[in-house]
Amino acid sequence: MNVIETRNLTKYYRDIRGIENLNLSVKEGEIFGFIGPNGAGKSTTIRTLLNFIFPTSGSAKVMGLDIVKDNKEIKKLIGYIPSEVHYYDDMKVRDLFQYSAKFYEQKFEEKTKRLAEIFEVDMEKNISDLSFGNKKKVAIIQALHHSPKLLILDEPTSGLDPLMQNRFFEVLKEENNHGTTIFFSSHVLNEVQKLCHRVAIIKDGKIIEVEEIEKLRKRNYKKVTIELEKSNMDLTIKLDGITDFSADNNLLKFLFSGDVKQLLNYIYEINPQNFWVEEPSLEEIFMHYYEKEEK
Ligand SMILES: Nc1ncnc2c1ncn2[C@@H]1O[C@H](COP(=O)(O)OP(=O)(O)OP(=O)(O)O)[C@@H](O)[C@H]1O
Repeated sequence: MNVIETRNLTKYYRDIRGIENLNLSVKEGEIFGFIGPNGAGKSTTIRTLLNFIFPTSGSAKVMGLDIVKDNKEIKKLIGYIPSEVHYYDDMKVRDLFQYSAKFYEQKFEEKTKRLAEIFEVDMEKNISDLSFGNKKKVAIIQALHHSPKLLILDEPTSGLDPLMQNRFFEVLKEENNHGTTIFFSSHVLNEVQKLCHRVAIIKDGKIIEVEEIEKLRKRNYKKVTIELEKSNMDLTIKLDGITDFSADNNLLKFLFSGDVKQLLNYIYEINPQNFWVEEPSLEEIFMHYYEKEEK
């Protein structure tokens, strides 16, 4: 079953493009990364799914329910972390959790307490006294405390220090092991690759790629660095399968996805002082996609 399914979902803010003909399917039980640069349309997608804004055209279902007609029911079934957290400041953290508990039928005091311990949130503090990161942690606890079937997370790690990011990922893995589907937006691919099963790449309001993380990793790109004896900027490269070429003094760098025998011949011919062939990070492959798309 698809937990999220969008059909040509489109949102224009007057004449400004938010998202355009977005088709996205997130399967039950998966951790799905939604990646793209600033302004690509990630928050627009999420805010449309949650019915904070209305689609211009197209439609979408969350857990089989229509995002516009059935939005009240959907909100009870999901947990959501906004990219920017705003609270009424004049309230203790404990009171906020008690207030939000009223929206649900089940009790979850134990889980709230456990999450507050994991994230080191002092429930006796006033929200106005919390730092940005600590407010974010309060939002994380609010999204998780009722053990929702689906988590929709909009840049959830911004503001968290590395230790808390790790704890957060551990908690997400645990939730996922208990069957929770997770939809997770970020502009940092390296971050989601640790966690996600599949990833969609969004750019200029359109999905340009949906791929399993493992497959993306195995796309067979090599990151090649060649050190020449002296700078040779006139060097022309007669080799198929090269992208992202750069020459800096005596260092040549490129991504390579062609025939490795030709690569070896080429390296031999240019008589290098040294060379390195490495696995690129997903971040590097991802940048390559973007450049390819821009041409
Ligand atoms: N309220 C709004 N009014 C007008 N234009 C908007 C509004 N919100 C978003 N946009 C525009 O829609 C496009 C998509 O923005 P969106 O916030 O969805 O991107 P994003 O991928 O979440 O970016 P970021 O990583 O910066 O949060 C951008 O061009 C943005 O300027």
